[in-house]
Amino acid sequence: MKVAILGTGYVGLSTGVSLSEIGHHVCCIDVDEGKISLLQQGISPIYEPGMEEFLARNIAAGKLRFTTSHREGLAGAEIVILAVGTPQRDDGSADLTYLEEAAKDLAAHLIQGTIVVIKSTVPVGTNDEIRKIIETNCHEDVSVEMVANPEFLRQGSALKDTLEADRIIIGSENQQAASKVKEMYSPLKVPCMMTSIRSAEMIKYASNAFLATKISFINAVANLCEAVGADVTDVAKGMGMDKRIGNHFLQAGIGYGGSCFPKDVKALWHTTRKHDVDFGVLAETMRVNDEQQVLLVKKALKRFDGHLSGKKIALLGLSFKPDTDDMREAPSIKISQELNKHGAQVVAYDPVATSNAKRVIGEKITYADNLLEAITDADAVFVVTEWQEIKQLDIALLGKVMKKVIVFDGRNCFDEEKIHSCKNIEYYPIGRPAIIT
Ligand SMILES: NC(=O)c1ccc[n+]([C@@H]2O[C@H](COP(=O)([O-])OP(=O)(O)OC[C@H]3O[C@@H](n4cnc5c(N)ncnc54)[C@H](O)[C@@H]3O)[C@@H](O)[C@H]2O)c1
Ligand SMILES: O=c1ccn([C@@H]2O[C@H](COP(=O)(O)OP(=O)(O)O[C@H]3O[C@H](CO)[C@@H](O)[C@H](O)[C@H]3O)[C@@H](O)[C@H]2O)c(=O)[nH]1
Repeated sequence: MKVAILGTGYVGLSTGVSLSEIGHHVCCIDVDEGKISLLQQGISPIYEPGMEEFLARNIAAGKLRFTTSHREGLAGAEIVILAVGTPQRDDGSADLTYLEEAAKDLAAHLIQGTIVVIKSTVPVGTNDEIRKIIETNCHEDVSVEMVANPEFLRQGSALKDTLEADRIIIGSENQQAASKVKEMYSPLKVPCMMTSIRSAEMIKYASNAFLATKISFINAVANLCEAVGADVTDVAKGMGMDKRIGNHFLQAGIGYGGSCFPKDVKALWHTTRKHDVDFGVLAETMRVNDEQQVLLVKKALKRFDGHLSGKKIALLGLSFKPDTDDMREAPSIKISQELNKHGAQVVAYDPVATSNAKRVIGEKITYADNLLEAITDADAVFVVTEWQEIKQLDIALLGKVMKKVIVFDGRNCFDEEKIHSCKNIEYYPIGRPAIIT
């Protein structure tokens, strides 16, 4: 099939690569000339393990192309996928400006029979609104068939998640259009669920909000574990052994971040307000998360008797999770701000996100070139992102380069047995008893 994709962010790019990998002819279109120029050379503008090998293979096979020209990219496409960003407005609602622009861009080139698929995360009712925009702007002989097809990939494992998805949701009121989209995905051998457009739009928000709530729930349990002397990792393991609960997304830490959970929970909350539906659980999910993001600072303030002024704090990890350079809503942003407020001297290290972090956090903190530089002479270490390199940090090394080894582990990523075997360590994990040797 000939497929065109508008947007080459995580979703557009992963979808484009995956669809070409299974034999379709894909053209990805973006308004960002810099991104397209890199992609045409096989260079991925995002950090995603494995992406460049997939790009090289499919570009060389002539199945994957990139362009800034909507006319060129849309020519002959049987299916057009919209995968542009839907960021958050100040009031928490989803900003659909990019999607509306993309709809106008494609309307001018639409021919009869083309199926328009919205893969971006959009509030219920958006497919109907976009259909109207396209119909207003396309040739009068052309009718539009919409399919809502939300995406569930995670950054850092985007390609695996698209190629080996748990499910594909296909929402349409038009049987033929839905079947064609199902056929496009058929080589993946992933279960497809056919539903209405509105239910498909809702499935995406409900899924993200549920996962975010699961994280806030376990974080609240973690805080209670600290108060009563239980260990949240054992509690989560014991809970997860019940198949009805499941063992995923029960890792306590410093809250969820990223380009999706924070904005999508807020957007769903906004929808509940708009329709006057009581959904207090969402408000609590967001409140717990806000508190959790500054938990390490609170713990450090307690340990240093309320004084962090002049203390050197090593922030290990800056991206919102490992295997991505994405800094959107990363807990490191709030942690840096709080530490700055208390006069601490922050030195941060991240294996790949430093240049993005400089743009987001700025020069209020210092950026180390390597782990050793960050921890040397530090008064305390904050583990913020559980990169492999950080998880493998030799605890004994800390004793050699730090004034006194004080670690606040926001991701519970160090082996407690090893910590017990070292002398003069103060180790403060999340939801587990502190270890002081
Ligand atoms: N990032 C994720 O992990 C993820 C996962 C599932 C769903 N989503 C959702 O998918 C959507 C896209 O997310 P993303 O992270 O890939 O976005 P992104 O912001 O990283 O990328 C969007 C791209 O669209 C391009 N664009 C904007 N207007 C355009 C136009 N008129 N024509 C062509 N290109 C245009 C931008 O230049 C940009 O490169 C969002 O709705 C998001 O919520 C994201
Ligand atoms: O047990 C857990 C699991 C995750 N997190 C945090 O939650 C955030 C999000 O993690 P993850 O879900 O792995 O990353 P995303 O790439 O943001 O993916 C989410 O958001 C995407 C965009 O909508 C969806 O497509 C995915 O299904 C959904 O998992 C990160 O800050 C993680 O550190 C935890 O604190 N504890």
